Amino acid sequence: MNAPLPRGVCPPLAVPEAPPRFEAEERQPPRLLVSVRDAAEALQAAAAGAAIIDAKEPALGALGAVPAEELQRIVRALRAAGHGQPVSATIGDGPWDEAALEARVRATAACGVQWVKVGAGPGEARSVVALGRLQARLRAEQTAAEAAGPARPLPDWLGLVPVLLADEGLESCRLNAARAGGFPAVMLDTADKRGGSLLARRPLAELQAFVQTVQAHGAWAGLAGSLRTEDLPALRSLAPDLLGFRGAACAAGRSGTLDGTRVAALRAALG
Ligand SMILES: O=C[C@H](O)COP(=O)(O)O
Repeated sequence: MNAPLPRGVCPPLAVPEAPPRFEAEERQPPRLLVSVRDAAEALQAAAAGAAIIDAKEPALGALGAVPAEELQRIVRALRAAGHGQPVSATIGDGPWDEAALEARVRATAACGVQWVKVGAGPGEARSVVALGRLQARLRAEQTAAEAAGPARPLPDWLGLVPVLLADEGLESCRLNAARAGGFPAVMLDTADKRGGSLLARRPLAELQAFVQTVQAHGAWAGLAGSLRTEDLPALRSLAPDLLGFRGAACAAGRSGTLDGTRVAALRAALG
C-alpha cells in the first residue's frame, strides 16, 4: 500500500500508459469557440460559423476581460443581427478572494452572457472549489426564479466555466475540484501564449485523460491554448466538446484583428 500523502500535497494527474480508446463517432464534432475583443469581431466570428462567441481582450493577457460596455455591445450586436450563438466572457486574471470573485461573476453575467469563464492556475484547486460553491448558489437562484413563475424573469445565463491553465501540466486536485463542481463545461488553456500550442506542450494522453474525466462527469470538455489548424486531426481524435481559438483566427497573431476567412476555415476543418 502507498504511504499517505502529507497534507497539502497534490499528486500529478494519473495518465493511463495506453490511453483508452474513445468512441469518437458517438459524439458530434467539437464546437468552435472563437475569442473576440469587440462587437465587429463578434459579428465576423458568428457569420463565419463559430458556435460560441467568447469575449476576451487579448492585449490584457490570456484571460483578459472585455470592458462591460463593450461586452453589452457584443451581446446586443449579435442578437440584433439574428445570431443566437451563446456568448461566454472571462472576468480577467485573478487571483480573486471569494467576495470579489462573486461580484465580478455577477457583473459579467449581468451583461447578458451565457457562460462566465474563470481562470485557475497551478495550485489553485481551492479557487475552483469556491467557484463550485458559487455555481451551486447561482443555480439555486435560477431554480427559485423558475419556481416563482414568469412574473420573475430568469437570469439570461447558464453557468460558470473554470479555465484550468496547464502550461506545465494539471494536478489531480484541480481537475477533481473542476469535475465535482457541477459546471456546464471545463476548459484547459495556456497562460503563456509564447510557449506554443497546448498540443506541443502537453502529452496527448494527458489531454485525453482531461477530456474523458470531464465528460464522464457530464460536463463539456474544452481545449485551447495557441491551437493551430495543423493540430486539428490530433485534437479531433481526443473528441473534446469545444475547441477554443484566438491566435489562429487572426491574421497577425492573437492581439491582431480577427480574420473571418480563418474562422470559416477552422469551422470547415472541424467538420
Ligand atoms: O479561449 C480561447 C482562447 O482565447 C484561445 O486563445 P489562443 O488561441 O490565442 O491561445
